[in-house]
Parts: sequence; C-alpha cells; structure tokens
Amino acid sequence: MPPKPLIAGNWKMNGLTADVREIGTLAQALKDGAGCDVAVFPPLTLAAAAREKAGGLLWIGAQDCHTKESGAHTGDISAAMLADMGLQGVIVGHSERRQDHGERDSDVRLKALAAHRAGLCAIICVGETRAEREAGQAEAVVLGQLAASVPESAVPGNTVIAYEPVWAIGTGLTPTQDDIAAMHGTLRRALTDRFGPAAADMRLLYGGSVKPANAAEILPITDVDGALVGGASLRAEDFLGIIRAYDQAD
Ligand SMILES: O=C(CO)COP(=O)(O)O
Repeated sequence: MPPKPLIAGNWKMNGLTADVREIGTLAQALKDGAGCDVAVFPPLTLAAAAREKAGGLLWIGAQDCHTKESGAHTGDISAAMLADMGLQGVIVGHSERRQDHGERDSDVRLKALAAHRAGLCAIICVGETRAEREAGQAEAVVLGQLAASVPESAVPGNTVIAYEPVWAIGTGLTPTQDDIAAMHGTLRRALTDRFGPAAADMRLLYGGSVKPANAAEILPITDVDGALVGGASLRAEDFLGIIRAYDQAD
C-alpha cells in the first residue's frame, strides 16, 4: 500500500490577515474527509490564526526554522518555538531559501534534525536547476542533495521529501510524466538503500507548477505521494481543485 497522499500548500511570502479565511473554507470543505492529508504552510504571522481556523482538519506548518533550539539569533525562529505554537511541520531546504539565503545541504540537514528533535515533520526539498537538467546532471544533483540533507533520524512519520525542479517553480512548466516517474523512482530507491523497507512509507511529493488543470495527470504517477503547491494553494478554490483529484481517483 502506498502511503496516504499529502497535498501541501506553501504560501511563501504571501497573505495578510484577511487571507486566513481561505483556511476556513478549506476546513469546511474537508469536514467530510478527503482522499489525502492536507497541509498549509502560511507565513508565520498567520500561523496561529490559521491553526485555529483549521480546526484540526488540516495541518498547519512553517516555511523554515533555525538549526538551534534557542539563543542569540536575532530574527530567527526555532523548531521548538514552532512546536510550542502547535504547528505540525516545517519546510526545510526550499530552493528559494537555498538561493536567497545560501542554505547548503548541511544546513538543511541540521534544520531537519532540529525539526525532528522538536517533534515536527520536516518537509525536505530537493531539486535541480534548468542548467543542471540540460547538462544531464539532474539525477546526480538530486541524489546528492537527498543524501546530504536527510538526517539519520528520518522515519516516515517525521519526514516528507519534496522533489521540486527549480525551473518548474512558478513558471507554468512541468517535467514530463516519464521524467517525474523516473526521478521519484530514483528517490525511492535511494531512500530504500539507506532506510530499508520503511522508505516505502516515506511520502515523496512533487512540486512545481501543480494546478487543478494538471493535478489529475501528475498525482497518479507511481511514487508520487502528493504535491507541494505554491501559487495554486493561495485560494481555497484552486487548492481544493487539486485535493479533489484524489476523490475522483477513488
Ligand atoms: O515552490 C513551490 C512549492 O514549494 C511550487 O510553487 P508553484 O506551485 O507556484 O510553482
């Protein structure tokens, strides 16, 4: 049995107080259950209100955390603080953090470890750039990121891997179904080599321009256990269009 799918929405640096109503709309729609788990990662300013609106029907998480538990790190937030506010997960190693903040695999690994120590689920992101894909290095790059970013403490209950090709993020471009299947198969094999049979239960999400219009083609691909959605997660109606792709498959 493949793991229960997860549809996760990464709001990035978007959303003001009024937008929390979208979480309320999602929770209302999820009352009768869904064919997948649902999570939203709003900006931290909205996380407490989002959690209240979610009413336990979807997870609420954060988009980053510090590697340390506390200390003199002005402007940073620790995983322990996120757990203390009742959040369930945290995205680590998103390509925008790797690019904008120079995060390396070793930083991502320490952040994932911090998340695990705090009892949070770490959504660990990997993905190649366009130049790396064109040079035929996509698989090697992603496998390198996976090996160095995922800590030994990873188990299916505390870790989700998100494959997000950088060139597909926010561009409307997606890899072919065969390319997604090949990369996810490669990720699963690498995780199995490292973690044994437990790797079968570790969720592998695809991210990069997932929309209601292409969800039905992407989500059923073997070894795709859900999606990490950016732009199309900001409005409940669009996000539900992706979540419902699972109901229709049932
Ligand atoms: O980066 C992403 C999610 O983390 C994907 O963003 P888009 O869905 O907007 O392409």
